Amino acid sequence: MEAGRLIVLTGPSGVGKGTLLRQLLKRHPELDLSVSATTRQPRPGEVHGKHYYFVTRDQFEEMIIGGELLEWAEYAGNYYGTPSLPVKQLLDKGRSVILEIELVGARKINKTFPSALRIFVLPPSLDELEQRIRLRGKDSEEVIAQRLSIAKAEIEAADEFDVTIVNKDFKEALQSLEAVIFPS
Ligand SMILES: Nc1ncnc2c1ncn2[C@@H]1O[C@H](COP(=O)(O)OP(=O)(O)OP(=O)(O)O)[C@@H](O)[C@H]1O
Ligand SMILES: Nc1nc2c(ncn2[C@@H]2O[C@H](COP(=O)(O)O)[C@@H](O)[C@H]2O)c(=O)[nH]1
Repeated sequence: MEAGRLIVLTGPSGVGKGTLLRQLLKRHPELDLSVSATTRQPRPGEVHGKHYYFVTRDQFEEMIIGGELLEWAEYAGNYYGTPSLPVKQLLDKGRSVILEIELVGARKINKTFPSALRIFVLPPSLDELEQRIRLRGKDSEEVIAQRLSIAKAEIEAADEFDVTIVNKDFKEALQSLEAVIFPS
């Protein structure tokens, strides 16, 4: 059986990656989304094992030492990483797997999985990005400032990726994402 495809979706926090992916997965149940591990505190409504595996710093560091992560990064004061085993098992079964990850982790995947399809989602502007993070209403002022500062550097790296999609009009961005993953 042919191995499945690994797809990396990156872009600054608040650009709409998660919202785009939720819609994409509804339309394409043949795609799987990797569930990451993080040391961040759960937001209201987030479920362990569905949105993330919420772990302590000690547990995360054990995962690093044990070689259990395909990639990991420290982002805005917390660890985030992709557990290897489920991704490898799905790819071996011929499934396509999407990683929704930040820039440092995405760069690691560029090196370890050069055949991965790498997509960068851009905001229409930094002002719009800030508005989206604020309207989402999940982050403190301190966290918003941190995320916006990281976003500026991330956006500069967009050219490193195979495809860039500007998420201005949501429907259009979703169509572009679909067209990139399922070219006709
Ligand atoms: N095209 C769009 N126009 C306006 N608002 C949007 C658009 N796309 C997404 N949003 C809104 O922007 C907010 C942030 O989106 P989302 O949480 O999906 O971002 P994200 O990139 O996954 O962030 P993070 O990386 O922090 O998880 C949400 O409230 C979402 O509804
Ligand atoms: N390198 C990785 N980055 C990840 C992973 N899972 C999520 N993320 C990214 O972290 C930021 C912040 O996420 P949030 O849920 O706290 O808003 C965002 O850019 C995610 O895409 C991962 O496994 N590895």
